Amino acid sequence: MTIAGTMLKEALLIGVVIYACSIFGIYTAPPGVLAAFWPANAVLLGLLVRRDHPPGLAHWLAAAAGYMLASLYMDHGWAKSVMLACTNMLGVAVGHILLARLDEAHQGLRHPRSMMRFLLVVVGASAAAGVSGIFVNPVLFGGSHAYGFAFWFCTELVSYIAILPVMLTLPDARRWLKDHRRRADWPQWRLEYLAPLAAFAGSLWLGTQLGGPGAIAYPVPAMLWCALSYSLFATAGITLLFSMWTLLAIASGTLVLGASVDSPQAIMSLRVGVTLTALAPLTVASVMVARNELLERLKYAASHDHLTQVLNRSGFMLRADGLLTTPHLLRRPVAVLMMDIDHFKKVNDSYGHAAGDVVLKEFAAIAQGCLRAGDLLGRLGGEEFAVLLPGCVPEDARLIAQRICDAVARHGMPVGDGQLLNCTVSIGVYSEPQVATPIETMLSAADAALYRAKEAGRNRVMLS
Ligand SMILES: Nc1nc2c(ncn2[C@@H]2O[C@H](COP(=O)(O)OP(=O)(O)OP(=O)(O)O)[C@@H](O)[C@H]2O)c(=O)[nH]1
Repeated sequence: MTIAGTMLKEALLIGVVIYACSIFGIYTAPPGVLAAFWPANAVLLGLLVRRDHPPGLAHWLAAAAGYMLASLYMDHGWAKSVMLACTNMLGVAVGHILLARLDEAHQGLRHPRSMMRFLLVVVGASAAAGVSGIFVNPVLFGGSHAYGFAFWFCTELVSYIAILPVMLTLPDARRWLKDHRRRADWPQWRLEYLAPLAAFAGSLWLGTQLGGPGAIAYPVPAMLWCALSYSLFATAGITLLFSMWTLLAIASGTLVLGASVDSPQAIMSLRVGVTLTALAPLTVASVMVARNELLERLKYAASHDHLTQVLNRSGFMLRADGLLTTPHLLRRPVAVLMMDIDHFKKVNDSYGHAAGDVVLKEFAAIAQGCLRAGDLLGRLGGEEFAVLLPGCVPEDARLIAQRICDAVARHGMPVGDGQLLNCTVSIGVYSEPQVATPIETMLSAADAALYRAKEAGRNRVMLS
């Protein structure tokens, strides 16, 4: 599809979504007053920020059309519809300017301080809508300027805090499916993973049974547990559920606070208070994401060779040990290869250490290209590499080793100044009909075969 076609499709989608959200908001409003829950602006801001490129005029026009059509459909008249649409768009535009200034990690709420920045953004966006409310409220609803600001500000703040985190952390569907299809632990999903969610539901129910002003905060510990256990997106969904449920349960009398919440000030204070409560679990979830990403990076750095990006010695040994004790591999054949680039010292001496590094990287890439997805390749040190071939019969192991040997000999290694150097590799192979020996012993046997390959003139495969 052309760029213009994609833009048009996106703009159309935005228009339809904003129309639907506006109709929903209008239907939840008591007659003659402004909607108390208005999801359209938070949804629009989320949609615009999640795009890869800044929104164009078509996106803004489509959103404006969505607001206008919904308002006209509800018989608001042209003047009122234009004023309301302008107020909505102003808040979203300010929110977009502020949110676009944050880096990607903060936009995705994946940094310990993200929620603080998020709060500043939504306060800014809500204040912009509030300023518009100062002018619009007396004209449309006959209320005061101050009430216009306060009402618009609070309504916007509540919906931004409740909805926007869900929009910002919504996983990319294609990437999510790819990750979860690959995940080895997917079938081991257990019932106890539901415990934090059950505690959350239980605490909501307990609140309805015990009542009183403190009942609002009963779900906080369960939400913190959810934040420590689930993804950021799931936590955002749970906090949205909490805000919606609490406000609806109070309005319908299911949750009895025991204090009168009937003045406009008290209602606004309650709505803002409930939504602000959700910031604590969201902050914990953001800290968890940052911590988990850091742990992943550290784990990768500790188990991989920084030059070739294949496993380092300890990473290889650990993964090999794990593989060799996997129940379904226990009765299957296994093979290991020990590989050593021939006369590598000469490469360093003749072309320099940097050229030697390039040869190591190229070699690792060639070897990796000759292996299957389940095989392990590691750099044990210097110019010495090892491969573990689970489920591989001796003849196949020899063929794979020969394939690597031939591929290396064929490949011209770029060693600078446009020069291509033909390197060779010697490989020792050790195989077992079924897993019986520890990885260290298998590597020693393959190493002995490698030594014989070097002795026999290099650039060859030798079986142990
Ligand atoms: N460029 C570069 N060289 C390295 C690295 N690690 C080890 N070396 C070099 O690798 C060379 C290994 O040389 P030797 O063990 O003597 O073996 P060789 O020259 O390959 O000879 P044979 O193995 O007998 O064919 C040494 O010169 C090390 O300095 C590295 O990370 N980068």
